[in-house]
Amino acid sequence: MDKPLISRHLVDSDGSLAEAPSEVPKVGILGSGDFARSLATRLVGSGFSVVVGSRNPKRTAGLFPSAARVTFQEEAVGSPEVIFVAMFREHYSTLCGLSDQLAGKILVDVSNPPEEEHLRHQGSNAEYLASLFPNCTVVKAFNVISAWTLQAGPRDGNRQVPICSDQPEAKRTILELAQAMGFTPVDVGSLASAREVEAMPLRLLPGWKVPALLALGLFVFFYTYNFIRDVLQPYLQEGKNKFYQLPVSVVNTTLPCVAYVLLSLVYLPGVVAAALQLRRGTKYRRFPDWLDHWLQHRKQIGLLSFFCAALHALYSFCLPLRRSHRYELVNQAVKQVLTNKSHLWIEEEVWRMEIYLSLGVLALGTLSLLAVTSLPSIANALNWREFSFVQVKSFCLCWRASAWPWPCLSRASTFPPTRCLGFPNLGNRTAQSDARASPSLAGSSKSPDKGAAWDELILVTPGEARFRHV
Ligand SMILES: NC(=O)C1=CN([C@@H]2O[C@H](COP(=O)(O)OP(=O)(O)OC[C@H]3O[C@@H](n4cnc5c(N)ncnc54)[C@H](OP(=O)(O)O)[C@@H]3O)[C@@H](O)[C@H]2O)C=CC1
Ligand SMILES: [Cu+2]
Repeated sequence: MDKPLISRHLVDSDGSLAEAPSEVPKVGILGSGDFARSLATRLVGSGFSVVVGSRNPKRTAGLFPSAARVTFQEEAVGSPEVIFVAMFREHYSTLCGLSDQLAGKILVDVSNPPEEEHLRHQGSNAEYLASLFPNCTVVKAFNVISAWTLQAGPRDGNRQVPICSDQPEAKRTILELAQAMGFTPVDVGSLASAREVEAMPLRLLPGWKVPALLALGLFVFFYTYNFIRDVLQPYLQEGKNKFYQLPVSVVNTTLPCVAYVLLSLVYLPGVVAAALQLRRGTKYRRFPDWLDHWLQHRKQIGLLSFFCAALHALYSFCLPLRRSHRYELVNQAVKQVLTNKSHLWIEEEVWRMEIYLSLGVLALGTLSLLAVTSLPSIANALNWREFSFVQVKSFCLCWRASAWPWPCLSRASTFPPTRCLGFPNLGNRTAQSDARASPSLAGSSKSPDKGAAWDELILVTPGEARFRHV
């Protein structure tokens, strides 16, 4: 471990590979499964010498790239300083016979526990491995990378590799190795973090669960409400059969209700936070947890609101395609002929629909702008002034377009939420999460940072924003 495993020129892959390495760095792999094979392929491709330790090298050798040497476990662990343990936790103890040969080496734990195992065990797999081999240094790494990504190269998948270990020197070696393989290593601290790192691949869209459930709950609620009002009530009171409206019309009436309520749930926590700050007389105190979580979910809630609005637009386009709509048109025409009317034109209705459609398109357009600029890759490309300009200005435009008092295309509803939509600021950083990340930034609205822009925006209620720019 005295000399660095990876020579400098491999790490600084700027094309200056003229200087040949004096010695090709050697890496060992225990196990010959899917992960081991992909890892060997990647390591060989990155200029490492690979030796694989298998219980049955004859059977598995043909599956590895020819540049990798496949041999018995005892032989494989002899010379490399870094050894990947590409096996499952339950087989770690079968390696105990190799303790003496492994002493002083770096063991890289790449394992991912299945969910039930992760819940069952108190500690992490990496800590378990460290307890079995007290004379080795264990580093947790690469578990978030799939065998497929390893083989295909980091271009097509996730690049970040969280790495943790109690030994800084060993950790640095693996950080350099990950970088040499084309990944972006992230130092996540000591081996105590391994449990968290092992939980990462188990997560499924963590920030979206509550907002998605919320949207679903709202959808069910408004769908039931619209069904009772538009379908059930006419059936019970007048015997009219309108059940054909269930798949399109009722859904289309429901979507803007959901979008509108979600939209207000994006604004509401900002207003509550502002009120709380005013009441406390300071912005240097933590918000309660529920409010902080709510503030942090604004982006997801906003994007779901945008999704509902976009679906509403699509459904609205489909309304005239329905067979029921064609029958209605024909029936109306026949009625007109029978009553001897030749020209039907209600000026007010015509104007109402023209303006409604135009504003609907405008609102959806500005809404899309907000949604797009809230995406991290695009938000990062904007400076602070551009970010707040787009977010505040398009929000105001959108709000004005959406709050125009024309009823929705789905006309049937008089419930306020069925008016067309506006959209909020979608930034997802909060004063508090900024304060956590960097205490010096806490509450500062002078700092040229998008978080600070958010600080200001928290205090802009929809009403304020509307009047300021009217
Ligand atoms: N596959 C993937 O995409 C990913 C896998 N991982 C992790 O990598 C590790 C290996 O996964 P993977 O390669 O998919 O699994 P496999 O089942 O394909 O391979 C496991 C390997 O363990 C070796 N082994 C050693 N001792 C035993 C034993 N007593 N019983 C059975 N096998 C033994 C075997 O090699 P041999 O017979 O040659 O000794 C076998 O090939 C796991 O911990 C997994 O969580 C992490 C991220 C992604
Ligand atoms: Cu509408």
